[in-house]
Amino acid sequence: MLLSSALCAQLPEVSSRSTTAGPSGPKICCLGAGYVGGPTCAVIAFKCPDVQVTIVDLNADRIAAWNSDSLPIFEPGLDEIVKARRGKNLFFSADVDKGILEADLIFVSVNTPTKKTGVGAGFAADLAYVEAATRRIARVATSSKIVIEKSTVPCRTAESMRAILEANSSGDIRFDILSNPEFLAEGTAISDLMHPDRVLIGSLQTAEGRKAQLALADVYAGWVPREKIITMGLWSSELSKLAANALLAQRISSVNALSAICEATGADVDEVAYACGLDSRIGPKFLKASVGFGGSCFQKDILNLVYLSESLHLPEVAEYWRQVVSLNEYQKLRFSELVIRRLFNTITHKHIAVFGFAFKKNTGDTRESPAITLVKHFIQEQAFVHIYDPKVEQSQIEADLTHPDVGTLHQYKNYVTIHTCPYDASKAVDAIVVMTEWDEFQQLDYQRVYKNMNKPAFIFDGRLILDAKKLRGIGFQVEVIGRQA
Ligand SMILES: NC(=O)C1=CN([C@@H]2O[C@H](COP(=O)(O)OP(=O)(O)OC[C@H]3O[C@@H](n4cnc5c(N)ncnc54)[C@H](O)[C@@H]3O)[C@@H](O)[C@H]2O)C=CC1
Ligand SMILES: O=C(O)[C@H]1O[C@H](OP(=O)(O)OP(=O)(O)OC[C@H]2O[C@@H](n3ccc(=O)[nH]c3=O)[C@H](O)[C@@H]2O)[C@H](O)[C@@H](O)[C@@H]1O
Repeated sequence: MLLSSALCAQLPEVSSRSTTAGPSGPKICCLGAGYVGGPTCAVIAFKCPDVQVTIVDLNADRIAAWNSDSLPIFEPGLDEIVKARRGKNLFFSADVDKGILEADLIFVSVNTPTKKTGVGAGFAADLAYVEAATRRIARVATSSKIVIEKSTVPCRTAESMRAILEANSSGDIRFDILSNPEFLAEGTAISDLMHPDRVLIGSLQTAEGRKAQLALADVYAGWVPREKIITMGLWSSELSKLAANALLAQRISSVNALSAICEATGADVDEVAYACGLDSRIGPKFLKASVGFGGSCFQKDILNLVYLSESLHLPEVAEYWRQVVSLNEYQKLRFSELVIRRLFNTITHKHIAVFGFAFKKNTGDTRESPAITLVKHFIQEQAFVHIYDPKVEQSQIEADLTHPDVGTLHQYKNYVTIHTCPYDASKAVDAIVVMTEWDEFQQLDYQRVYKNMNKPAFIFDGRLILDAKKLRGIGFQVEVIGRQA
């Protein structure tokens, strides 16, 4: 994948600032080499050649992939950034303790999934990884550290981290805790990190807290204008992250709710979103109706907010946010029922091509992808499903569809075929269902696709990316979210 011209323009400039003498600025360690820790710290290393950045992880295979030619995550522009700085001031290591020992600033960027069992199961964030990482810092550190909460966490998590660190610190070692939530979106992570709308740094409002805040702000100031680096209290910073994701997801559920009204009335959801988005108070972004939002965070973070509201005895508030997730489930179900209804009320033993398995374009990530839910429904109806996605590995699709919540290996083998070409995937199928808005789906030769499909040939556009008029001209039966057939 090539860097966009805007990103490319920055490569020589930064490289020329690098010195052969080695970094002389602060040392950073990041616990967690995932979708956030990897790109975020790679960009810090890229933009601040004086800072030594070491990204560590308990998962040695993931670290090996970061050190190889084939990075463990796909993100436009990431390859070039990593390859420009790796071995110079950017290091990936499975030696977590060494990373902690050497660092001045430590990012905690570990996973915070929804709890599966115990108190708060299904809603609360599982903070076991954050706590384990914090305890490890406390155990290993022999000098003072600034510990930065990068993971998305419930409000007041920093207080627990501080309690653990302080209880385990000795002598003159001190730990300062900062909250520095990440707002990058997958697929655009590098450009989001290069040009953030804002960088948020929360701290205790003490002299030491402000000093730590400034030390981190100085790192970001390597490329982010100072006026975009916002400082505030710890709890506001933690809550702002959950709030931002909840507000974004709420917009999608709102437009998806409108899409159902559009289908019933003859209005067109794209036109309605366009008209509303022109109001400067509403704005045009994040108003694209879809088959439902996916990704590892929206649902998890809203459920986290629901749990927080319930814990605070605010049931009406909890119910308000819960509705955003319920509507999303409804939208996914509505779409899969539409497919069944239009295919003459049965898809048993019919062949259906699923175009796209990632939760959005330009990523290979499938976490909470609506495609998983849809394929699960199709398998339950005993349809034969042919999946094509340009970036998701076959092993990932298999893992997602054989997860105990979704299906068995037996069902997977009987009903699912993975293809490496969209034309093969759509050969002799009754319907195509577009689940991810990959650009290439707009450029396919649909005459060729149509010729090879069973007739009548259906296309269900869950992303509103195809030219429905043109497809109808070819002979397809076309169904689009938020529009009447
Ligand atoms: N994925 C995204 O786009 C965004 C995620 N976030 C938040 O960032 C956090 C991390 O998310 P992802 O990077 O997507 O997760 P991830 O699952 O891709 O990566 C987390 C990594 O942390 C490692 N890890 C766990 N415990 C560790 C420990 N004690 N020491 C060292 N490594 C450890 C795991 O092995 C894993 O590789 C989550 O809280 C998430 O909500 C925030 C903004 C965007
Ligand atoms: O905390 C996080 O993990 C991140 O969550 C989202 O980022 P991400 O999930 O990577 O991707 P988005 O672009 O937000 O898309 C999320 C889902 O909503 C869907 N979506 C998005 C926008 C839209 O208008 N309509 C719509 O259906 C996407 O297709 C996708 O399934 C937020 O946009 C980031 O700011 C945040 O940092």
